[in-house]
Amino acid sequence: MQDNVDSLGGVGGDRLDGLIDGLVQHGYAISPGYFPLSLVRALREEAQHRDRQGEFQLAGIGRRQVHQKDTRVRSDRTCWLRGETLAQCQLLEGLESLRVAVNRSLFMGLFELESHFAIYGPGDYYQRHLDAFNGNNGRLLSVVLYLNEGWQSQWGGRLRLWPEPDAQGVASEVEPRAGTLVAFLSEKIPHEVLAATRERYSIAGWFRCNNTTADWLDPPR
Ligand SMILES: O=C(O)CCC(=O)C(=O)O
Ligand SMILES: [Fe+2]
Repeated sequence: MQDNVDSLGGVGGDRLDGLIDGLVQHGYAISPGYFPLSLVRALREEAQHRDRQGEFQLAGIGRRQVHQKDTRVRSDRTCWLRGETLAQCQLLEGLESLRVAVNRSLFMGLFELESHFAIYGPGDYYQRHLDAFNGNNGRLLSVVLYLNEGWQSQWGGRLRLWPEPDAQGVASEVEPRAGTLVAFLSEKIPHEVLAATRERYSIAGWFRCNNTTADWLDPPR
């Protein structure tokens, strides 16, 4: 299996343009080296530290619904980002630039970001799913940043992407290598996390629209 087969992102100042082109053409974009290794390393160390402190929880499915802990669908564990550390702030700043650029180019109306660290232990997976359907949770654009230095292909753990909701044929597979950022349309691109033989660290985030109205407050997590 090829690694990051259709890598759509560029480097340096072209990163954002490459990402936006990918979203327009395919509904997803894969950008290796999007964030510098020093930042990625700090984020992974933070995740490991928080995990040792017991801050991770078995991931739930669905937002503000009955919080199912259904290991048949996913078996990773997660910890929400709240901008508490310098590394988180630097990441959130980078993602804010992405939000502004995407809104400017694509008029997506991305309003706010919710994001968490995720750890998939050996054998953990997340079955094929969409991050949003019928606007159920306001998620418009999903982003995933991988934190795994020295990742080897044979360890598995790839993210598999399909081109549209009912598609049978896989569009792309991405190895979870440190610094790679994947972005995709939350309602359009089904995806799956394949099991790995090593611990797999990532940060997943979702840009949401503004769902707050006069009679319904809808804050981020
Ligand atoms: O870690 C990944 O590659 C994707 C995670 C994911 O699909 C999710 O958390 O919704
Ligand atoms: Fe997902």
